[in-house]
Amino acid sequence: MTSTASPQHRQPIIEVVDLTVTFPTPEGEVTALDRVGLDIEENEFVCIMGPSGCGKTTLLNLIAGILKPSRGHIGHKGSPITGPGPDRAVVFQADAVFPWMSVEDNIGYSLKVRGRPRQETEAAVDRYVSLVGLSDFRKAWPRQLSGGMKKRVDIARAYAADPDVLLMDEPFGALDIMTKERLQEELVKLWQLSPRTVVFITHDLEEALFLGDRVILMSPRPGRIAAEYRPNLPADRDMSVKTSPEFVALAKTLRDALKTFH
Ligand SMILES: Nc1ncnc2c1ncn2[C@@H]1O[C@H](COP(=O)(O)OP(=O)(O)OP(=O)(O)O)[C@@H](O)[C@H]1O
Repeated sequence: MTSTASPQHRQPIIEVVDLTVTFPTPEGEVTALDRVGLDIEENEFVCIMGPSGCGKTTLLNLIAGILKPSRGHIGHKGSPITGPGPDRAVVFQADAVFPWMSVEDNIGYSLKVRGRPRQETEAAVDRYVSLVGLSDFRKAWPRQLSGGMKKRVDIARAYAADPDVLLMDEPFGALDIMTKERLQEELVKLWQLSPRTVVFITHDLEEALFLGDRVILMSPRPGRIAAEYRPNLPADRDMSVKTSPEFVALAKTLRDALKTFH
């Protein structure tokens, strides 16, 4: 169940080499990430966990291109990441749904601003409104939606932009447990129907193990990669897998590893 390296024969879509990030603060320099190395393969679902302040969001922001490394290299498809781009979409914990736009206009927004043909935008909206189960709500306004439905709009909008990397920073962190687990199941299905490279940050170790092909555990600041786990769950999994002996054992391993940081 546990492994340490990606297969060598595949070209990573995201390549992180010896990456260090420091921030100047009034108290002196803070090292957020320290010589991090990581390869992410195309269409891999990678979850990143670790104690608060270990640099998870910093790493995501580097992949998004909104932050630059102090030292080291970060690349996407063989080229250095020098800024944000439509090939890498971000979903945050807070809803980014525009309240003045209907569900369908929210989902098609990024294609519209990029001047994509109307037919292409409509086809993407049709596909993703249906894949996230909001077909009956496509004309609805965000104020008519629950928190979980708004999150589905967020995810559909990120997907509709057709990025090859989806960056998710605790997207389900503010949802109640029932909604959260339903969205976890839906995200696994969506990812199988519409494969993408996903980098997903979470504080919830069961969420990480349920969703990820690979779960990366980072050490406390300065963040380094402490361990990697491959849950290897069945593709058609649902919440019941969380009570299987294999899952419970792996969750214990991860919980014990996290405890060593306290
Ligand atoms: N712009 C900044 N200026 C100074 N320090 C920063 C800045 N951004 C992040 N840091 C520091 O870098 C470290 C890593 O921050 P980051 O937000 O990446 O951690 P995190 O693992 O995502 O935390 P959390 O789980 O609490 O969201 C923290 O100690 C944070 O205070």
